[in-house]
Amino acid sequence: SDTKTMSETLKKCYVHLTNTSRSFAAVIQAIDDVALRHATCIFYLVLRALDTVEDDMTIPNSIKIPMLKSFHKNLLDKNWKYMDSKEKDKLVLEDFPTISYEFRQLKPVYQQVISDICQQMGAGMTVFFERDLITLAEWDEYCHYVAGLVGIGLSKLFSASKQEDEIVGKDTYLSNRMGLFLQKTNIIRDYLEDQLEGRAFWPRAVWGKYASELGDLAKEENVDKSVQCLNELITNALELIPDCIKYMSRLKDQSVFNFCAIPQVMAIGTLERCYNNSKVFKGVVKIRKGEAVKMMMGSTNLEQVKAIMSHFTSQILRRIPANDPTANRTREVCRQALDVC
Ligand SMILES: O=C(O)CO[C@@H](C(=O)O)[C@@H](OCCCCCc1ccc2ccccc2c1)C(=O)NCCCCCc1ccc2ccccc2c1
Ligand SMILES: [Mg+2]
Ligand SMILES: [Mg+2]
Repeated sequence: SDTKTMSETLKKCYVHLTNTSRSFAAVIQAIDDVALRHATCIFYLVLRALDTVEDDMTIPNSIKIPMLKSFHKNLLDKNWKYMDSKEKDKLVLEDFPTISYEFRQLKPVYQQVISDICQQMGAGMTVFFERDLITLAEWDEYCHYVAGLVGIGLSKLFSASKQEDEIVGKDTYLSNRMGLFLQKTNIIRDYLEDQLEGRAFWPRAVWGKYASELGDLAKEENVDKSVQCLNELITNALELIPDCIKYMSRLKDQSVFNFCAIPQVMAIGTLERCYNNSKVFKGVVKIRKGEAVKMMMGSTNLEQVKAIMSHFTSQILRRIPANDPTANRTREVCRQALDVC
C-alpha cells in the first residue's frame, strides 16, 4: 500500500533494510505511524552503515577512528559514500547517498535525534580501540555506545512522533537498559564468530577468572571453565529483565510495543538456549525458527511478554548446576525476574 506513494529513493531504503536485517526489518515495517516508520528505517540504515565500518577488521584503526568520529557529518554530504568495505552489509556504505538523501527529507526533530545518536555512537565505538574491555562497568559502557544509544534515540523518536508519552523519551536509563539486554545477548551468543574475526567483547575481568586467554575458552579441554564463564555473563544479562519489563509497560501504541517486545523475547529465548550450553563455543547457537515465530505471534501485550520471560527464566532456574560458581547469584537474579513477570 505504502509503496505506491513512496519515492524511488525511499523504496531503495526499505530494500536495504530488508537486505541488512533479519531481526528488525519486519518489526520496523510494521510500525503504523508513517513518519515514525520512515524515521526508524533511516535510523537503522544510518547506524548499520556506521556499524559496518566498526565491524570491518580490514580497515586500519588510523583510518577507522577518524572515520567513526566524523561519520555523522556524512549525513549532510550528499555525495559521501565508502567503496572499500569488505563487510556483508557494504551496500549501505556504497549507496549511502540514497540513505543520506532520505535522512535530509525527515522532519528536523527526527534528523536531530538520529544525528546526535550517530555522533555519540561513532565516538563511543572508538573508546575501546584505545583500551581493552575489562570490567563489567566497561561492558555496560560499550553496550551503551552500540545499543543503549539506539534505545535512547528510538525512545525519543517514539515520543517526538506522539505515538508514546513524553516519559518514554525522557527516561534514558530504561531505554539504555533495553539496548543493553539485546547487545549483551548478541555478544554472549556470538563468542566464536567474533573470536574467529578477531573481535573481543567479553569483559576480561570475568573471562580472566576462567582462562588466561579469551581464545582458550574455545578449547575442548577447558569446556567446564568456559561454560562457567558463559553462565556468569548470562546471569549479568538476566539482571536487566525487570527494567526491560518496566520500559515496555509504558508503551501504548501496539506497533511500537511489538517492535520493542519481539527482539526482547527473542533475546531471552537465546539466553536460555545458551545457558550452560558448551555449543556456544563451537558455533552460533540460534533459537529454532518455529519457536521464534510462536513467540513473535504471542508478544503483542505485556502479559504475554511476562509469560515468555518467566517461562525461559524458569527453564534456566531449574537447570543451574549445583557446583556452578555463579549458582547462588543466578538463582537470585532469576527470582527477581520472576517477581516482576
Ligand atoms: O553486524 C551485525 O549484524 C550485528 O551488529 C552488532 C554488532 O556489531 O555488535 C550490533 O550493532 C550495533 C550497532 C548498530 C545498531 C544498529 C541498530 C539496530 C537495531 C535498530 C532498530 C531500530 C532502529 C535502529 C537500529 C539500529 C547489533 O546490531 N546489535 C543488535 C542489538 C542492538 C539493538 C539496539 C536496539 C534495537 C531495538 C530497540 C528497541 C527498544 C529499545 C532499545 C532497542 C535497542
Ligand atoms: Mg559492531
Ligand atoms: Mg555488527
